[in-house]
Amino acid sequence: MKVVKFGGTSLASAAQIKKAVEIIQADDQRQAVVLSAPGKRDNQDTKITDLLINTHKQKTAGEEYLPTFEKIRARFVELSELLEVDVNIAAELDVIEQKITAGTTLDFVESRGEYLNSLIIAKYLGAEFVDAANVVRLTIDGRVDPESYELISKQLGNATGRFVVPGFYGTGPDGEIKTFSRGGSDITGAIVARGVNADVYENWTDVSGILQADPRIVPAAQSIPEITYAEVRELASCGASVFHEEAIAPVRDAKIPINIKNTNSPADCGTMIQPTRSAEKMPVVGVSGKKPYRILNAEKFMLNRYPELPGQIKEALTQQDLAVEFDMKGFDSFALMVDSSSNFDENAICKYILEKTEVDACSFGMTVALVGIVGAGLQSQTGLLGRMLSALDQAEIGIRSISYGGSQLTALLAINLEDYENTLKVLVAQLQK
Ligand SMILES: Nc1ncnc2c1ncn2[C@@H]1O[C@H](COP(=O)(O)OP(=O)(O)O)[C@@H](O)[C@H]1O
Ligand SMILES: N[C@@H](CC(=O)OP(=O)(O)O)C(=O)O
Repeated sequence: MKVVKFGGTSLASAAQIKKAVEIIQADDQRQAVVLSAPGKRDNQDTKITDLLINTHKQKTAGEEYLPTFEKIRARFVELSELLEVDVNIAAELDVIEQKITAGTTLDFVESRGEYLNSLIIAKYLGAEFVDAANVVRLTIDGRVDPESYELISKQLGNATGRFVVPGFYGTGPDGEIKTFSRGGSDITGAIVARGVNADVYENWTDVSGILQADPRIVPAAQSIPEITYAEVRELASCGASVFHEEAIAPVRDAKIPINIKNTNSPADCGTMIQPTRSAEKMPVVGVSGKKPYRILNAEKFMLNRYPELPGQIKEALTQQDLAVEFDMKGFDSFALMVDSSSNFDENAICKYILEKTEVDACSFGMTVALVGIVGAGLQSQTGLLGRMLSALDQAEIGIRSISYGGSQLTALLAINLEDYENTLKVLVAQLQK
């Protein structure tokens, strides 16, 4: 059996849905179908999931929320009409509206895009609709509960017909609807693939695989033909958003390959994600990045006598809702990269750290972007990283710090914020040489 997951980009309009359905019907093995909510039809458009989140936000803030809900209603009514399916979508939408008015949870509201889209498309396909609430379980902190694999295996492992499971949500420990983090339909696809022990997990999107870099920043980036689970994890955690970083674990353990494919160009091979690959021909697979980060410098005389100190500071930052990406240790000082995508009062944070930990001094330095160069051959091929760094040097891009991390698969660079895009372009040009 093959599991196929279609993302919101592939299901944004009736025309896109028809393309997805054609792909599903072209192969009888494409039996398990996992679907996202309709995404953006063009750059000006809003994803259904974002409209649902806004509706809930407006309702909670005591603002007018029905006009936003009407936009959602209009899109689903139009979809069901254009696809000519016999689903009482108006009644489904009325129930959701009543629940929103009664003050239901954000998780319930934001999950309804996947639910409604799957109801409509299952009908269009003539497939069974399987509510994710019955087969997908999440832990209290929104992660995969392995019980899901058994539920899916029991209920769907021997299915003979085609079935559709909405992505992104399941049931939490309290029996209520709970969602994964954004982009979480990739995780549902992986759980279903693991549960039915799929031959392959096909993940259909709007690009022909994982590219060497984000194509919105580096239009020249090419598709990566083969990549390992570990390399995808590294690329995703450094910022590549094409495949959710938590969607690897369920399939990796069962060694199920993932094929990232393009709904708009189905004949392209896309990217095959698998347990191993030969790194000789392509030592580095790609680059990805995140921004902005502030460098937090902390000092402690004889730091090696206080091994618990970096952990204590990370804990203090977490208490203040700040995420730490990575750290670098010196002899009497160390630095942490702190996510600064939302504003914070740096003096108050430093004061808090000085109170809660034993550091001698603490201050915030410059704002940087982090760029990961990822590949299994990065460290084994002599001179490779040196050539990439020297290309950056020639482009007058200064490197603020560099670290290999623990995995040996990634070199993580901190660079000036304004050099971010150029850095990705220069590195991809090097990969293509
Ligand atoms: N390294 C990368 N390779 C491919 N796509 C990437 C990469 N980094 C970012 N992207 C972006 O990810 C988008 C696909 O992800 P997403 O919008 O979540 O798709 P879907 O709705 O199909 O799940 C692409 O259109 C592309 O702009
Ligand atoms: N619709 C949800 C879940 C998801 O996975 O969507 P997509 O497959 O379009 O990234 C979101 O927008 O986060």
